[in-house]
Amino acid sequence: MTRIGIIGDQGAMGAALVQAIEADGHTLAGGIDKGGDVAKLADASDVLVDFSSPHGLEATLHAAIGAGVPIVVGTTGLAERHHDAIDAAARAVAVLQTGNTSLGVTLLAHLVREAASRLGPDWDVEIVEMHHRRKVDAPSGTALLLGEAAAAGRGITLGDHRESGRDGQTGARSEGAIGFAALRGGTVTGEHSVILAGEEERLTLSHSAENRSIFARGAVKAAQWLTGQPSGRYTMNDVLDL
Ligand SMILES: NC(=O)C1=CN([C@@H]2O[C@H](COP(=O)(O)OP(=O)(O)OC[C@H]3O[C@@H](n4cnc5c(N)ncnc54)[C@H](OP(=O)(O)O)[C@@H]3O)[C@@H](O)[C@H]2O)C=CC1
Ligand SMILES: O=C(O)C1=N[C@H](C(=O)O)C[C@H](O)C1
Repeated sequence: MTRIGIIGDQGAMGAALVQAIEADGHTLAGGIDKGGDVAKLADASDVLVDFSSPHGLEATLHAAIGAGVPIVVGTTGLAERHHDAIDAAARAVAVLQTGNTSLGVTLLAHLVREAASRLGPDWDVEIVEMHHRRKVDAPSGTALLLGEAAAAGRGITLGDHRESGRDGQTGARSEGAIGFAALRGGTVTGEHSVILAGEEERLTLSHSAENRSIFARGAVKAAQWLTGQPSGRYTMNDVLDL
């Protein structure tokens, strides 16, 4: 039985995680929200799972290192400095960071990489996502993960080819761009489509999340897997062996 500590336990994902931890026969070590004592939680846990906000991430990673416990980072909206902090933490403990812990999206990323690679640069890649009205970051972590997969298939860097938030006189589409469009509204759990648009044909690869339990189950599986791993930075590919 793994003792799992939740960062962001009062949130939507926090509630789904509590259920998934119990359903999988693990122990809830405790949970904190904004202002909670993350060092105390880390000391009481075998592994931490963070679905909160990027603002507290550095302090959370610091606590994980201090307690010597691994951590799953599911929080999205991460900036470069957060990824740098994750890389630094991964030198001391096992850290798994992903924009989506579901099995379906992890497999979708493989399909996107393969499609982008085989179809080649003449096929334009556009990624469309929709989420509930409360979501605070865009593009979603999943959309960025899928964009990274397309870029890897093309042998390019997403950072150099990312095009988001088109509005007004944008000019023609940049050659080789990977485009992002984010829709927000209602209670949508998470919809992602990767459109590969070629001459007179289009291929669309999509994933629909019906509820948050898919993310929670994946996160709990990742947390359990992570407790046996040496320090390093991991992804869901490592957990699911895809
Ligand atoms: N990787 C994945 O598979 C998935 C990732 N996510 C990501 O997880 C995150 C949370 O999503 P969701 O549960 O829907 O969001 P919610 O807003 O419902 O929950 C977030 C919770 O975290 C709390 N919180 C904010 N800052 C901190 C902090 N510094 N320390 C501890 N707790 C904090 C919030 O408290 P307060 O309300 O007081 O601010 C809130 O209770 C988002 O970044 C989302 O994109 C979501 C689903 C799947
Ligand atoms: O905020 C959410 O709700 C979700 N966030 C993740 C993301 O940014 O991709 C995963 C999922 O789509 C739900």
